[in-house]
Amino acid sequence: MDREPLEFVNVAVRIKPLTDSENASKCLQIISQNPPVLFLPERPLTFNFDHVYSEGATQKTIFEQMVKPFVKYVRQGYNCTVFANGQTGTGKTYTIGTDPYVKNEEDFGLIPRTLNEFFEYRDDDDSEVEISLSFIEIYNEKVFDLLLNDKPEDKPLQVKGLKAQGFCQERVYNSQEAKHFLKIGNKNRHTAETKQNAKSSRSHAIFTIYCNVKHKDNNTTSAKLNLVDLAGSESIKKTGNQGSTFQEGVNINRGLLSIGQVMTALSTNASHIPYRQSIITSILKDSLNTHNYVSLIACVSSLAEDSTETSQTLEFAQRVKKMKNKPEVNEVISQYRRENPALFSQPRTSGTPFKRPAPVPTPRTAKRPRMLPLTTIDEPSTDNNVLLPSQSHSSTHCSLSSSHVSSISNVVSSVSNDTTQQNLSPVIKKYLSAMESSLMGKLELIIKSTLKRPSRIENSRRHLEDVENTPCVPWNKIQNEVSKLVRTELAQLTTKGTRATSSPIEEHLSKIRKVLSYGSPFTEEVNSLLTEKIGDDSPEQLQSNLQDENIAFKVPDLPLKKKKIPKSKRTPSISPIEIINKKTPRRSVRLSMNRQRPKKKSDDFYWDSSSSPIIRGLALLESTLKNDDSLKHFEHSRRRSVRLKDRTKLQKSNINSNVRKTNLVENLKEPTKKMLTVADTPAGKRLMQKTRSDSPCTAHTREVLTILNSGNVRKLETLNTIGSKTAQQIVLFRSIRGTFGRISDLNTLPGWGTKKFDKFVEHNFIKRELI
Ligand SMILES: Nc1ncnc2c1ncn2[C@@H]1O[C@H](COP(=O)(O)OP(=O)(O)OP(=O)(O)O)[C@@H](O)[C@H]1O
Repeated sequence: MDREPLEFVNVAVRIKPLTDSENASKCLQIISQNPPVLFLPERPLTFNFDHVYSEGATQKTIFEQMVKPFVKYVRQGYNCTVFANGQTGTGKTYTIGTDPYVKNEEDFGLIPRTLNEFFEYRDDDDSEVEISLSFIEIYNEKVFDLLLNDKPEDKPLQVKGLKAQGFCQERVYNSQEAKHFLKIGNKNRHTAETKQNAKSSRSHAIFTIYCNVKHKDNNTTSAKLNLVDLAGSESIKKTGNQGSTFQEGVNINRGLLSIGQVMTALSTNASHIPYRQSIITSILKDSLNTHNYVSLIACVSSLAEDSTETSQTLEFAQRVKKMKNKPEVNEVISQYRRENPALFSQPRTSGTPFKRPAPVPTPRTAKRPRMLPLTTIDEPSTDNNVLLPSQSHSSTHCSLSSSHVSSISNVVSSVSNDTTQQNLSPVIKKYLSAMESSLMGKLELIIKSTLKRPSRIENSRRHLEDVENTPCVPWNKIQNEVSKLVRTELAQLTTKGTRATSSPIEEHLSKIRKVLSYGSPFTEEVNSLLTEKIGDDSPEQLQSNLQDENIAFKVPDLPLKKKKIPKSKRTPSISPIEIINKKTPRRSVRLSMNRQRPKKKSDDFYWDSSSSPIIRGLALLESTLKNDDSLKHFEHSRRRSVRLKDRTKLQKSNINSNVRKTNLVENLKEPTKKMLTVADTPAGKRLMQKTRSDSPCTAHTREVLTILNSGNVRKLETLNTIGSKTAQQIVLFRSIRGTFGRISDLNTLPGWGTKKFDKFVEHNFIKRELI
């Protein structure tokens, strides 16, 4: 039977079972099974992967879903790599199965199962197969051959260029023989007891199965399957390691950091991939690239106390998922080719006998909805391998019906995949996605706050218990709240309309409005979806409906679209964002912000029809930007510098000039920041509440400290004077030394003299008394 083809990049999360002694409070929930979406309530963040394996998942299931198809691909000539990464003690070694002394057959890890599969696999074409193995480890930035019988630690291997030299490659003829070598290698591995794992691997181990296949048509392919057990990331504060284990920890974290950087570069199609930063990345260069099949199993702990490490592992996994691989077959010179070299100096034609093996079936193409920013719990899982929402949390959450969630996520995902957006500049696209995040983020906050009220909880509980298919959240109330919010914010905007071009933010907004007024950036699919939700009233109808309202939207003078769209599919022909002052009603229509449409069904997802999401998004975003204290602070200083640099000249300059770009990007960062800031976490909210009573300067300083303590590399880079290297240094420093008590603790970073620190303070507008 043919197995389901794997995607080029497969990412799974495996949650380690808790032991009896461990505290049962959990930091992870599965909010959806299909697609698998994990939710980390503390952050709060959602993650979308190919598989999420709960505590009860078996080794067999993981092997079948994540590795078994690779055996076929390797025999066809594709390189494949399976990684396990994660915090120390979360089950990487157990999953990869480098330990051959496991007694229960069901506990056998991926390596022994893969070896069995290699020797049991039967091709249709009776090809000749030659299998050999190597087993190496990278310990303290040195490479050791684990298959040497004498003590390998005496003889680290030489690494020339990006390749380790002179390790054994043992030919094996059956799985028993192969497992014998696995035993030898495992015996030679560096392990040590730490606070978090009695037998912690202190190295990255790479078990490689090489497979040379001579196909019936005389072609020879040669490929390999790497099974990599990465050393566990560890917080030295938690492990309490000292002396040599401390140094090991530092090297482990450095190796993992460089793998993370390689993955980031690969997922962003960077021109330079930093393979040379550490030994592990240089050795895995031919596996960590976009020409291989890659499976990553991110092992995590669901313990609340491990939430920081868990979120780091999940973020890493998310980066890997963004890699866009195109596996290539490794063709070796076939017999025919060797015998007829002249033929191969000419371009290949269809009649040439040197053929590529049949392409591997294209992996699943179904679009997976993007991460949902909503705190939802879907129907209970029917799959035993998937973690069910913890009972302890279910009381504090209500669910939207899945139709609601999918409606929102459809809109969001369609918008993000919108092909017409490809015509917009990257900056505008970024703006649109920021706007979308802002809209969804705000909606999420409203939903959460709605759910927090006791009556709503009671209400939703009752719904949960009573009615299976009806929405558990009083959606109409949420809708009203959204509507109210939008109304007030738009009203504010209108009253401030006369000052619409006075700040750089507003300038950008008006530019974007102008771009968008040339046509909706949404696909037809989204347009029809929106039409379905909003209705397709003509502007005139809307105008007559909405005479009494104070907000006016300009109908663009330009035709919305060149392409003709069937009337049924058209969105209201109102420029979604051209908000003008009421006193200059140039072909304007007014929109009611509280116009209610009759509901067809009680459980229908129903947008407030007051305006298109883009209007609401922009309005929300704009008001978010206006209300953001820290932004005001930045804006103030920016304005000052703009004045100094001759503002009029700047305004006339091209939008692509560096200064404008910087301003724009800074502005654009803010809404994304809104989505991701710690301000959205429970701890962050408490902090923000406290902050609100502080002066803006204190609040700003706190915000900077929070970013320093919990921001990832990208987040840290939003601080002035912090580049990518420094950001990585801070992350590493934090994982070793813990968080910063005060901003002045930055002084203790290696290489940070007073001068650099002063520059940081000055450029981030931090008051000296507050550091
Ligand atoms: N899914 C699981 N089922 C049963 N036992 C598990 C599971 N995951 C881990 N364990 C057990 O937890 C312990 C730690 O696991 P393991 O050594 O594989 O962690 P690790 O992530 O490799 O740690 P390190 O990075 O420190 O080497 C082992 O005793 C292992 O048997």
